[in-house]
Amino acid sequence: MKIFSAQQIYNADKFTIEKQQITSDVLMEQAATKLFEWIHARLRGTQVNIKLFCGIGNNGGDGIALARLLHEHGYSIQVHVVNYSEKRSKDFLLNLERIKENKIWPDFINEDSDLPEISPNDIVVDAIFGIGLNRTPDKWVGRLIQHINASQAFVLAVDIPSGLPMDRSPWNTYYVIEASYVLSFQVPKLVFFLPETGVYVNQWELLDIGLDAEILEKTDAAYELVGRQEILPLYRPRLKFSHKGTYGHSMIIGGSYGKIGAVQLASNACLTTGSGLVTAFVPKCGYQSLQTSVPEVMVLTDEDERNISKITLPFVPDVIGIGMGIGTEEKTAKAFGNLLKEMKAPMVIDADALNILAKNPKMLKDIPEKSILTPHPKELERLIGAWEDDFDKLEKAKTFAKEHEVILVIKGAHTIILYNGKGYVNTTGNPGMATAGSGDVLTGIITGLVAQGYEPLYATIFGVYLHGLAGDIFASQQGYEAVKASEISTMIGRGFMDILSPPEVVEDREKG
Ligand SMILES: NC(=O)C1=CN([C@@H]2O[C@H](COP(=O)(O)OP(=O)(O)OC[C@H]3O[C@@H](n4cnc5c(N)ncnc54)[C@H](OP(=O)(O)O)[C@@H]3O)[C@@H](O)[C@H]2O)[C@@H](O)CC1
Ligand SMILES: Nc1ncnc2c1ncn2[C@@H]1O[C@H](COP(=O)(O)OP(=O)(O)O)[C@@H](O)[C@H]1O
Ligand SMILES: [K+]
Repeated sequence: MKIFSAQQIYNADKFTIEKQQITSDVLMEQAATKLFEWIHARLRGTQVNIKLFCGIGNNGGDGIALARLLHEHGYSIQVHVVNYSEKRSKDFLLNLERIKENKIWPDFINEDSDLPEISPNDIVVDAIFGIGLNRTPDKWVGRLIQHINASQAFVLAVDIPSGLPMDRSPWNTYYVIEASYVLSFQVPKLVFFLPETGVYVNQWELLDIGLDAEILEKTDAAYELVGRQEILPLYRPRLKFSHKGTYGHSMIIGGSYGKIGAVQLASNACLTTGSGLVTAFVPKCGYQSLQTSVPEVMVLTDEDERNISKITLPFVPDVIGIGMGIGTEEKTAKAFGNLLKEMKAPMVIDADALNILAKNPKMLKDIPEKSILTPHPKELERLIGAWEDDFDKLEKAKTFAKEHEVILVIKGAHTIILYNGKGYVNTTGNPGMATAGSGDVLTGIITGLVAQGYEPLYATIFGVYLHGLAGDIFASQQGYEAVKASEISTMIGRGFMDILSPPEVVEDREKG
């Protein structure tokens, strides 16, 4: 599903109005009706105080129109207009007139007003700012936002939590609504998925307000949200008359004394993802444990006992996954550098292999085109340098990926894949996966998909989704704390089955 910028949303809005020959307030009424239906379906007339805080723009207009619909259906409401500017929007004013006609008298909050009391049992509707926020809220508006956050009431944000800008991190982190639930119009917003801004969005859901399908279709978005719908078409079925050679020979290179488990995790995940053959290349000290723990894996060893020092390949693998537990010894860096020069096919590069690249930037030019780099935030920083905020990070990372013609995977709660100027935002995974070795499993999964013939970008998008899904399935059975990297691998098969199962039995991923 496409993630639009604010400008693209305004364009879609305008296009819809022109094509469908409607006025803008009709769109606002559609939005308010969807908000009302969502609330009404859950409250079913329950008498609870609903306090609507409405700005003076179109987000405020949505809130005012919602207030009218709630009032018409017998709900107990109070409307507070947050009077932060003289420049009231046309549709805000229209809806303000309409509620007055319905004998609803809003309370106007100005700079010097006392703030209204909010009980923890109230429902707060946050319609102060929408996607039009373009500067820091005034101090007194910030105080109101803090007052709402401190109330412990359920806060339902309209479109986006007020105080969150669409294209940067907030100016003041205290001046942002901490939403219990966000009902967002038509398209997901990138800020919902970034670590600095996603924290204001507890749960979110999209409401279809009827923006025209044609404009949604023809707009090129810089980011795409990846759910099951995007994943299913990428799946490559296993063929009846196939054999192990059909599904590729993967090589997993890594490990050092005390860190052979990382190779075990990656190799095992690679096999479980369906790679036809897997050979691991480790220092001598890893031979026995690897042969015992994963019998399906073939093992080659370095001449060095404790570290990788010279990588000699007796055959040309279809794909190499490298870096887990490998360390950054000089001899290892040299061996990796030589391998980069030798290999033409894309590689999956992880962990210390990324740290070696960061220390030896000259090696970057030797990375085979369309290789997949899987840094966690610290490794990313070593590669691309420090960033100012999440948006700056994405821009720097995009530039890096383009310059070196690689697929860059920024791992996190919502892993983002960057390639050729475009971003793919993953929707699976959970905090249980913040545990040692889960990245090694991801490397194994992606390597296994490339081995089977998935095009590198698709292998990455599919692999990141499958990895998170496997973690979600395990966590749903055993809880977050019990997730271990090896347990994620045990659920890879269930993950495939979930992707392939009919849509009605899988979770709706247009919510988060
Ligand atoms: N297509 C859709 O999805 C539809 C969207 N709809 C709704 O419209 C919402 C967007 O509405 P919006 O453009 O009127 O902007 P909104 O966020 O209400 O802000 C109001 C104005 O405040 C100003 N301003 C900015 N920052 C400020 C600050 N710190 N302190 C003070 N003032 C500040 C700034 O104006 P400026 O002063 O810069 O000229 C801004 O324009 C959207 O989120 C959704 O809820 C639906 O109605 C129907 C279809
Ligand atoms: N809070 C979280 N929510 C979802 N996924 C997470 C979370 N924390 C970590 N992960 C996932 O777990 C993996 C961790 O990788 P990494 O940090 O490289 O671990 P390791 O180096 O221990 O193998 C990544 O795929 C990341 O996306
Ligand atoms: K809002």
